[in-house]
Amino acid sequence: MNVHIRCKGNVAPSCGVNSVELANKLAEMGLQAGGLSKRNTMQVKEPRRQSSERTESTTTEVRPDTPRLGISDFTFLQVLGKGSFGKVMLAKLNSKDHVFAIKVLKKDIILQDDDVECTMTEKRVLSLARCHPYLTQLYCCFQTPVICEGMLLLL
Ligand SMILES: Nc1ncnc2c1ncn2[C@@H]1O[C@H](COP(=O)(O)OP(=O)(O)OP(=O)(O)O)[C@@H](O)[C@H]1O
Repeated sequence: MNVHIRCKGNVAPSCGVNSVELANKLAEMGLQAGGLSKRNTMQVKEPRRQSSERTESTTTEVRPDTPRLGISDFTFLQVLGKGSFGKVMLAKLNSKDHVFAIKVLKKDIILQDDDVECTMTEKRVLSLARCHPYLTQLYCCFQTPVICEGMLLLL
């Protein structure tokens, strides 16, 4: 279960899921809780590290022609919404006419709330969610040394 530390006390341990029913359904599908059968295994590429001091970015789909993106590659246009750790901003990629939603997470707030693991889990889930009908696609992540971590999401 992936919830903010401070919300844990308000959420049922199973998150409302009937674990017996879930185990039965998984068994019907040839799956086991905690693991996926071979036919459903997804391959996750390890993010590449960048030596740049300015920003560090990781793209979910690593292609040789994929440019490294950082905060200076975008023009921030407006706030789309606010979450527990920061804002989601509408931003335009300067080199193209594409706009994205960028989730800007404040590192100090994440550390203060002890939510690093929860944040990294959200990132991993979204990077696996390419073409999922109900989840936004994560294109890339980057961070600045001090200010923020940005998650580039499909708008
Ligand atoms: N891809 C997106 N496109 C447009 N607006 C978005 C997008 N992602 C988030 N938003 C807006 O930003 C708000 C905050 O999103 P965010 O993911 O930070 O927080 P949350 O999921 O609501 O809560 P939490 O911070 O607890 O995860 C959302 O409620 C929504 O209004």
